Amino acid sequence: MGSLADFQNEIYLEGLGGARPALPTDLTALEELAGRRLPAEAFGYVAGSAGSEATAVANRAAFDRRRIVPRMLRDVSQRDFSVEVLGTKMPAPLLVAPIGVLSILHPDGELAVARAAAGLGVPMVLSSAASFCMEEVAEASGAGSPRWYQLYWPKDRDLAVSFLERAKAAGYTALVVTLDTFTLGWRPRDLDAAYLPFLRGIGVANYFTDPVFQKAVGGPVTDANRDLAILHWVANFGNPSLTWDDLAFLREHWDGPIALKGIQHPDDARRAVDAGMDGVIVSNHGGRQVDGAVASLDALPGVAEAVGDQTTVLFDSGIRTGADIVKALALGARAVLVARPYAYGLGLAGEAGVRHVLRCLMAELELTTMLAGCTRPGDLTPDILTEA
Ligand SMILES: Cc1cc2nc3c(=O)[nH]c(=O)nc-3n(C[C@H](O)[C@H](O)[C@H](O)COP(=O)(O)O)c2cc1C
Ligand SMILES: O=C(O)C(=O)c1ccccc1
Repeated sequence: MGSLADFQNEIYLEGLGGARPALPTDLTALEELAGRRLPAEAFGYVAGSAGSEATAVANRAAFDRRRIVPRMLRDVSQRDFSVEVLGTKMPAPLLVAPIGVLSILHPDGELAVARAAAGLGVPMVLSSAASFCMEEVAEASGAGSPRWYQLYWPKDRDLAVSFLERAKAAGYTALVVTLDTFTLGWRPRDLDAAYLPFLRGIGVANYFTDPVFQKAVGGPVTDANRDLAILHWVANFGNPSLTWDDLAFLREHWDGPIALKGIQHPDDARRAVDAGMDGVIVSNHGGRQVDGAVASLDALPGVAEAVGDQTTVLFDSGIRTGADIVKALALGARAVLVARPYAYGLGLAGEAGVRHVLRCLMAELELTTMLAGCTRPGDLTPDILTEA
């Protein structure tokens, strides 16, 4: 396999022939471009966060407060960024985060994301709230492509079990259980636009195709029972009464690795370990749930210290550059999930846009790591960072 940074050479060489990249390589500029080009409601849904959006801002500020201290003359000619996480091999410590309702950004939605990720060997975590069902996405990603399933744990236990059985049958090897979104946070951008895709029947494909769900709404979803089906979805989507004791149920019905997404407190991380979970994802959902919550990167060191030697610690919320990945790995993450940037790539250029975003992040990760004097993810430890 070539190096992750080959993308950089390709861009310069194509420049000699007069071609510039179709999309910005600075993913913050990519977001601004998406803001100008995409439909306002869809962009607002993706870009928006909870309340005053202070936590979304804090997520970024926490990266800015930490700086890498490069080391010189350390022979960085041989590098290896591949890692194995929860039984899945990947070319870089990077996964595609679960994002629901992607067809609001591009008609190919999750299918385009699956193809782009599979082409690069990057694992995709498919959302429960996808606009295409898990079997269709598995087919688009192709045999042998790494894929995990993200569960929004519904009230109806039979529906949860059905999701797990379908995910297993469709080749999803690890389960991500998102705990921080049993109900949507207070999101002024969506409220002011009176916009929720699900109420329009977008992002409910896994539910509408499910036999247990269909039984509850009197058969396959047609125009006749569609409104009922949407109401049933709303009533069943999340379960605020869940407690740590309920995790035993998941362990019973899923025999692969399980990671809990939305962990911010070291004690919750310890409880995850006690409940036999294989991983925790330090995440605040990109600031979309609790406004005023701690920045996810600030929560990472405490969680890593508490459970880093007992379970797999992953991270998301605020990753925009390869240098951000270096910082998150240095603070104890084994791998990171990229989210909003690939959604903007999808909206701007479909599969090619997602591919562009993943290649930018992987190239910059390799270049930043080697220029800092390191050659592999395991070299990235807290001592390569300083507070700004
Ligand atoms: C539009 C949108 C939809 C999302 N949908 C889901 C989802 O279905 N399941 C889930 O676990 N997380 C979901 N997330 C959260 C992401 O997986 C991730 O935690 C978050 O976006 C990270 O923040 P960042 O994008 O600012 O880096 C969603 C995020 C966005 C922006
Ligand atoms: O919008 C979100 O952040 C999200 O996670 C979600 C929740 C429900 C359905 C789809 C996505």
